[in-house]
Amino acid sequence: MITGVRSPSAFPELLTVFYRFYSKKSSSSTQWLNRASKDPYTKAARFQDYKSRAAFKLKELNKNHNLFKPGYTVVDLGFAPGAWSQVAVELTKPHGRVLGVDIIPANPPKGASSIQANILSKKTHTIIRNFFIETDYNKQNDDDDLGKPKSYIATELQEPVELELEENDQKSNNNTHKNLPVELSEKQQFPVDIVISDMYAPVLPPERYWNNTTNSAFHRMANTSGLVIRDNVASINLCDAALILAIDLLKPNGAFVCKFFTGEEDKGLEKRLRKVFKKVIRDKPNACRDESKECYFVCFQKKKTVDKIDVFTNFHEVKL
Ligand SMILES: C[S@@+](CC[C@H](N)C(=O)[O-])C[C@H]1O[C@@H](n2cnc3c(N)ncnc32)[C@H](O)[C@@H]1O
Repeated sequence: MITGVRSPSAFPELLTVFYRFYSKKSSSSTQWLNRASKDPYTKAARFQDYKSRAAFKLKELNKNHNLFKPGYTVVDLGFAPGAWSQVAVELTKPHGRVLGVDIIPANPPKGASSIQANILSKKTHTIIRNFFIETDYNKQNDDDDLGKPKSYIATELQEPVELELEENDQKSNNNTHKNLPVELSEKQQFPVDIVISDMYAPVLPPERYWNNTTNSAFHRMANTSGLVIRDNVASINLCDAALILAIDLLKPNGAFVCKFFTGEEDKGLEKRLRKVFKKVIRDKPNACRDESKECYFVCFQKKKTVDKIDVFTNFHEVKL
């Protein structure tokens, strides 16, 4: 006898179970599904094989501000699921280099490398710098491995070490690779042409939905809280961490893009950005949802000398 096949009479029963399950879903998730199914950017992303509709935000920012050039080195912070990295790979061909960093596990898209790590940890900044030194070193030494995208998992992922501002921390890199040079050339110190950040603070799902698999980690975690103050402060903290990385790794004249959620704290961030870049513009691409508080700072022409301590003098100006 064949088991596992249900008699036809069982189907109405199954339909009832499905109906009950879906009718119990919160109206907000049903609204989200309805909205996503009608959204032209979601449809276009599916059609053009982008990992998400976010691809169109970066494409629009690039169209408005001419950010990318072939051969550029890009750091994409909060890259998962990978739409921005896909666009960055396209726009920096040939010879471009794209490194995605995210706190959640995700495979980098074709042509990009990735590191799973928390950008709020100083160790992550060192790992990112070492990634570039190492790949440059391999290039000089004709290592066959070069050019092949890689994925790393930072081991201290769960322990963010506070980003401290040391005057000379560019020199204290703690390079661990035995073959790497101790003294860095200027090109090695500032290897990046553009840092892009689409990060927002992940909110853990309620405990009953938690599971430890790596499947769909992005969909489990990437949500804003909906609380304006929390989202604004959390996003500004992430932008500041991205800005510290940009100060440390961006070439003079390099560019920086970061997502933030509008609110009280973004004026302070804008002031800090103006200390680092000659030109700072706010932009909200059409692909952002009208009702969303998300917005982007697009910054150009990193100044040649930047005093990090001065930039962050009012770092802790968060008022709650
Ligand atoms: C809106 S998603 C990015 C979407 C991406 N730009 C794309 O095109 O697919 C925001 C990402 O930021 C990541 N993120 C949030 N906080 C982070 C942190 N402290 N360090 C690294 N990544 C972080 C989240 O895990 C999430 O994947």
